[in-house]
Amino acid sequence: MAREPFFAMAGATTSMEPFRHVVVPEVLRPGAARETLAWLESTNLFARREDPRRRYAQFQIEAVELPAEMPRIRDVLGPESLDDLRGALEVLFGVRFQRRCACLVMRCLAGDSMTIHRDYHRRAGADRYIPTHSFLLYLNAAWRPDDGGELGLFRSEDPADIAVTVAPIHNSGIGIAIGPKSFHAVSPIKQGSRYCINFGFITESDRYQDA
Ligand SMILES: O=C(O)CCC(=O)C(=O)O
Ligand SMILES: [Fe+2]
Repeated sequence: MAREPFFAMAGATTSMEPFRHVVVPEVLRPGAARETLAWLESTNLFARREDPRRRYAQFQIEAVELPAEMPRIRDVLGPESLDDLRGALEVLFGVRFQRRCACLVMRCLAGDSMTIHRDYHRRAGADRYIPTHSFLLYLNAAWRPDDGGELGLFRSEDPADIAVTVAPIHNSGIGIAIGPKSFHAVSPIKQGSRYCINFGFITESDRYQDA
């Protein structure tokens, strides 16, 4: 019998406004989303970054031991499952990706935010992993509009140029084609916690899709 992927990637819509992105209302199967969130709520792996422009705590999945007492997490975030995610994103973006994926887990608490940035860097001679596409998975079962922490997509570096607002609704996600125009930011978190897993992929050609 065929394996059913943990990444359901259901109901996706693509948009070019203000830059290429894909909104996915249901990313994981519900049980997998619940269990992954339970892990993030119970782990002590998070470490704070000291960057006033991007305030949050984080850890890199490749750098930690996935929890032995939660064996499903190893499957949900394991190589086969990430292949499923990559395949789904290849279809949605219409590009091919290299197999490697960098997974950064982020937690924002009250007062945290990210100012407008692009994640766009020169590729030539890069000595670190610089994704051309990011897929952000939100895990926040208790999120309410009053809690803040919305992702904004902007037409420029000017906060007044906001084009799209994305609520970090539990088990939804957004894929972003990074490029010269991929301005985005996270509005301040007012209360509660906001979990996001950032999956970074690089095109097979090692080029940005919209450069
Ligand atoms: O958490 C988010 O919604 C955005 C994260 C982000 O922009 C980043 O990690 O570069
Ligand atoms: Fe970003």
